[in-house]
Amino acid sequence: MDLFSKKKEFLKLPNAQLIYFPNFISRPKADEYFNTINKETNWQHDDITVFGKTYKQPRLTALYGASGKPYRYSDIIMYPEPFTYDLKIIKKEVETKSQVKFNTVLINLYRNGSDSNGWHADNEKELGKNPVIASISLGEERPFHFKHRKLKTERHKLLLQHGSLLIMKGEMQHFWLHQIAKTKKEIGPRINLTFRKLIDQ
Ligand SMILES: O=C(O)CCC(=O)C(=O)O
Ligand SMILES: [Fe+2]
Repeated sequence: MDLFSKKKEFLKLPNAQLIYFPNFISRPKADEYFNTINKETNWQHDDITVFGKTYKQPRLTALYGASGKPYRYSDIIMYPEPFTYDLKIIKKEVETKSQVKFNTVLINLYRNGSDSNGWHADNEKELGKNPVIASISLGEERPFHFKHRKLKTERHKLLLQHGSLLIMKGEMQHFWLHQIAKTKKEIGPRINLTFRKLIDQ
C-alpha cells in the first residue's frame, strides 16, 4: 500500500512516526549534490558475514562525522572522515527541518537495481533508545519498504524521490524493519544519506 500522497507529509503509524518531504531539495541542487557526492566520496565495499558465510555488501558505503566515533553495525566497523562542504550544508538544512542535531552521516550508493539493503532496523546501541534518523535520497527513485515486527497487516512502501527527506522517529527502530529491495528493472544509481546522532554509551 502506498501511504503518502504528494502533499501528505506526516504519518503516525503504530509505534512509529514517519515524516516525508518529497521536495526537500530543489531538482537542480539535488542533481548537483548527486554528482559531487558520487565523485568526491571515498566509497568502501565491505564484506559482511551472514550465518558464517562472507559476502560483499550489495552496495557501497561511506561514513562521515564530527565525533570521530566509529560506527558498528552487523560485523562492520566504520571510521568517520570529516564532513565535506556539501555534507555540512545538507546537515544544517536537515537539522533545521527536524529540530535535531546530528553528528554522523552514513552514505549508501546503490549502483543499480542489483544493489540493495536487506530487512533491518537501525537499532545499534550507539544510536540510543528512540533515535531520530533523517534520510536524504538523491538519484534514481527506489521504494522504501517497512513492516511492523508483530502486526502483520502493517506493511507499507514509500517511493523515495530525488531530493526527498524522510524522517524516522519514535519507537520505529524497535517495532519496525525497513529495506531497499533489489529490482530487475534497468535503473541508474541512487545515493542515500542517513543522518544519525551517535552518543556516548
Ligand atoms: O537507502 C535507504 O533509503 C535506506 C538506508 C538504510 O536503511 C540504512 O542505511 O540504514
Ligand atoms: Fe536503515
